[in-house]
Amino acid sequence: MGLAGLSAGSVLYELHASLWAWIFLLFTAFVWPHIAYLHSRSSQDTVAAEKQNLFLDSIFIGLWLPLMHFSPLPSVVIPMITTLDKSYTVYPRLWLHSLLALLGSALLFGSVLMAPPKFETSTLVVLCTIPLMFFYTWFNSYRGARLLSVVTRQNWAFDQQRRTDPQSGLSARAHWMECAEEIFKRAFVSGKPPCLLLIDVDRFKSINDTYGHTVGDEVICEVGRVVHECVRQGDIAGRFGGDEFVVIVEHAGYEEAYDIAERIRNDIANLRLISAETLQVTGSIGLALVSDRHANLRAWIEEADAALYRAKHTGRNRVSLANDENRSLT
Ligand SMILES: Nc1nc2c(ncn2[C@@H]2O[C@H](COP(=O)(O)OP(=O)(O)OP(=O)(O)O)[C@@H](O)[C@H]2O)c(=O)[nH]1
Repeated sequence: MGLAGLSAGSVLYELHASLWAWIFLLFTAFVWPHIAYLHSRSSQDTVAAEKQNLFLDSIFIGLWLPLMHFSPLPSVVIPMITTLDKSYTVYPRLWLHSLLALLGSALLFGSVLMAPPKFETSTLVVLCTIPLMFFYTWFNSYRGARLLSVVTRQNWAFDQQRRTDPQSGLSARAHWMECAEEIFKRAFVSGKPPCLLLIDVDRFKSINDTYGHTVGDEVICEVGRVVHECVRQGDIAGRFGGDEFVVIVEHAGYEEAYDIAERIRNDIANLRLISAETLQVTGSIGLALVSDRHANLRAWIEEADAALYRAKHTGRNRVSLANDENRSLT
């Protein structure tokens, strides 16, 4: 339709609209991103600055709607994309504030421009909007999949951290307890009942006092390594806290568990530290086979602890068995 066919208001609008359209096109595409970037860079509080940028972004996008005569398809698609984008940020309810700002700026600017709404979408506009919808949907799926894989990896890393004692590399106490509870529950199901080894470094306090805490830490690492090397695959070895370590030997029987305990004791006694050549490390071990005397895991650990106590009080650097007169190995 030529200018002659339009009312004075429409002519004014068309002239304004095309002028504003060019101004906004250039501004939003080439100027605004740089302003937003500089704003964030120069701001002390970048998180707040980014929030302001995103909010302003919605206002600018709202200005586009009257310039498009509120054409239904882009007037729905563009605010929807803009709002969804804001909901993926760390700012709570920014999507809502942005949506309100976008609609407010669209209505305000529309009334200033006297933009007459046209509730129709031309084929050209539909064709131009389709790539936007396609790529946005594709990009969001891609972004979601990437985010999921990052979160999965991070969760796995956090879980590993929670499970592992950083100093010794063995299971951390809480994780070891979880595993031990499971083993205790099925202790009487399998043929050979599991054995518990409680290992404590002898006179560790005096190692710390004489050689310093760094050497003490090194001893913890080395004892952790020894325990790890001596147990079989599937045995549950953990650090109980301080200089105390704990192992559950499953499906082995008393004799084999005792051999493992002796190997650990022997290898600890043979430890040599480059940083403290004169240091002689030894460890005492209490060993308890699970039995129906134990009402729970705690009772089982207490029996191993009592055996450890005896090992300490009968000269240290030895394996002591829990009280059980039926055992042949005492
Ligand atoms: N360097 C170091 N010291 C620790 C760590 N955790 C606990 N300790 C210290 O280890 C010492 C533990 O001493 P105890 O087990 O009570 O006693 P002990 O000297 O080993 O004597 P016995 O067990 O009777 O042979 C305490 O002084 C703790 O401060 C650690 O991660 N690093």
